[in-house]
Amino acid sequence: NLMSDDQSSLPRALQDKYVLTRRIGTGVCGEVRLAFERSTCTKLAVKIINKKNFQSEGTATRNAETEIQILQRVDHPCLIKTEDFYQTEDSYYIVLELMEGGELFHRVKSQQQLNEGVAKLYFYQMLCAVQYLHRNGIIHRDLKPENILLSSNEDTCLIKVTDFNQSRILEEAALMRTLCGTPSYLAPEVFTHASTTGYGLAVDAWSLGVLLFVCLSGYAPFHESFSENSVKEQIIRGEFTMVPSKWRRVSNQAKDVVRKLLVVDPTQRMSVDEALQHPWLQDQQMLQTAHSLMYPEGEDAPPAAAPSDAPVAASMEAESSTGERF
Ligand SMILES: NC(=O)c1ccc2nc(-c3ccc(Oc4cccc(O)c4)cc3)[nH]c2c1
Repeated sequence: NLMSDDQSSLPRALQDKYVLTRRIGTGVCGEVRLAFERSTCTKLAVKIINKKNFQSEGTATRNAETEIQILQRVDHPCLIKTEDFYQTEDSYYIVLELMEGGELFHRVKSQQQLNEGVAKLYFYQMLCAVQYLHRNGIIHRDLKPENILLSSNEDTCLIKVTDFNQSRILEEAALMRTLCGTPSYLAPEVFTHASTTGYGLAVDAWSLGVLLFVCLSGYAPFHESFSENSVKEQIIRGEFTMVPSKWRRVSNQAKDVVRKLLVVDPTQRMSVDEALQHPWLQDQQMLQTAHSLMYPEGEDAPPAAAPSDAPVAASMEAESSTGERF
């Protein structure tokens, strides 16, 4: 545990400012611990990313650097915020706000399934967070219940998307477009390296479909016990089952959102922008609640979204060119 030699392996500056205690989350890249800031006694989360524990060291460092770059530059009420950052030669330490409600995964598990109004409130916030990322050319690529955090133990609460360790910045997707052009003049490494990218924004829309399915029904759409096909084959075929007993009380509009996101062909899949326009989400009471959670006291709420997708990215692009937050 931390009281043994681990504590001594922590950067001095980190130890001077924070006390790290128990592990509260684990990810593929490392762990998350509960921490207390010595001066204020406020609770925080510290994510520790080991640079070495990956099959190919280069990947770990590059992913972590991308994650840290993204964490320090995004600014949205439904995206986790960094408070501080340290590194040693073998680990990164990212100090993050503590989301007292824990991970969505445990909330859904403990409640069997969420009631539809709560699932809609959470799903709307996830869509806002991912729309912000997509407008800033970021693909999350690892949206799952463990990476959706809740601000409190109340049903009506703010949610935040976390874990950008698998995220990619869109210029790599532009590389994919390059690969669709005439290859005549492209160097061989463009082809070999490309295999690590091959993602578009639509992958996040699919994952949001799986997340909504799990929130509404309490079970995963693709699971080895549902078919003799492997989970991978079920996904490739878009073969999911809505068990009647679990979906009986779910509205047809909610089911329609799930069905339009869990579409195998990414060009036919509903986008995040389109999902935000879906009838199921045109629920004024939910929107009012969500906006009061996201923008308390109405501070810096964005102007009502113009129906035409205004070139938001351009303006943000300009801002970010000065290295400011997006
Ligand atoms: N993967 C990540 O990038 C990441 C980043 C930040 C994270 N914070 C938690 C987390 C937070 C609170 C939890 O319950 C608690 C724990 C202590 C007190 C409390 O009130 C609630 C459980 C997990 N999990 C995280 C994962």
